Amino acid sequence: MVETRDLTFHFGKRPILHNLPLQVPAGSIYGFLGPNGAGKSTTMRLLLGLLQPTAGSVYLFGYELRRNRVALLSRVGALIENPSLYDHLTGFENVEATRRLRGVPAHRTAEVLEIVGLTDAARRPAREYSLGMRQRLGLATALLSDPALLLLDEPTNGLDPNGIIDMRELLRRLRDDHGKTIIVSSHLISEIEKVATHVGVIQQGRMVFQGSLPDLQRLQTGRARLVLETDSADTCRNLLPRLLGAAQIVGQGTLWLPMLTPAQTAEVAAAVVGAGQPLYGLRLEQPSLEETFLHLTETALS
Ligand SMILES: Nc1ncnc2c1ncn2[C@@H]1O[C@H](COP(=O)(O)OP(=O)(O)OP(=O)(O)O)[C@@H](O)[C@H]1O
Repeated sequence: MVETRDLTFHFGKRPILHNLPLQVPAGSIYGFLGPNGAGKSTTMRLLLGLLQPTAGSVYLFGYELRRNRVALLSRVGALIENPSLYDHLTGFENVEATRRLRGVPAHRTAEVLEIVGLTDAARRPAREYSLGMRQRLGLATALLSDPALLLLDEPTNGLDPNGIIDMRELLRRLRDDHGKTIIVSSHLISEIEKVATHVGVIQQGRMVFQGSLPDLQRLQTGRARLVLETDSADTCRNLLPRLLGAAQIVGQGTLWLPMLTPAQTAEVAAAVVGAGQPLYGLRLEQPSLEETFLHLTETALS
């Protein structure tokens, strides 16, 4: 649905994006993740033709954006910053104003307000809307022409937990009930992991991970470790160089070992006790998705 080939962008002489290979399958919710300043907004602007690539190209629906700009962008809806609303107008009037400008059929206004869950609030002035409602109103406007693809840049930024949940539910419905493909950026994996089907992680303008959510979870499982608690991690490791030589000391009495088979785990337990050292605990620990994400972005930095 969206593909970029060697997408590169410089602001003046400053390189911002390096050979970005975005692959967004049709029907996916693609979580586009990266810390602040990684280049997410710049990528979104390139996908929308608001910036021109320094090198490389953008393909939407299988066609190159540069050659088919108007036709392709007519099938894309976007929310790339806080929506600019007329505060003195109602929610309905705000959507209606854009609908007329774009020449979209009149029945769409009520439909898009219904989709984003603002039917009941539609007669209230926008100045009374919470930030979450304002975002949803912006999204309603983006949905007017029934685009197949939605680009949402940090739509949950600044929202309270309820607002985040509402937005997540809305994204899920847009995909499941309305068949949209959605690219949604965030700097927090926790806001994305419950809803994304695919994930791309960028760091300093480079893609450091791209794949399905299960791919990311497998990466997380691969980083599972065995945590051994004793009195002196140092002594234990010195006494058992064959078994614990590769272990990482992470505290006075704590060692991390790579994942072992059950038989190897039992061998470690017996050896520690056999060497006269106390064994307070031996447990498997799975790093959180958050930790895996941080690891990805930190690895890319070093
Ligand atoms: N108009 C501009 N002129 C020069 N540099 C810019 C401009 N806009 C953004 N940048 C730089 O480009 C880099 C990427 O910015 P971008 O806004 O794409 O990141 P981001 O991942 O969206 O982060 P954030 O979540 O903070 O918006 C940053 O280093 C930023 O300073």
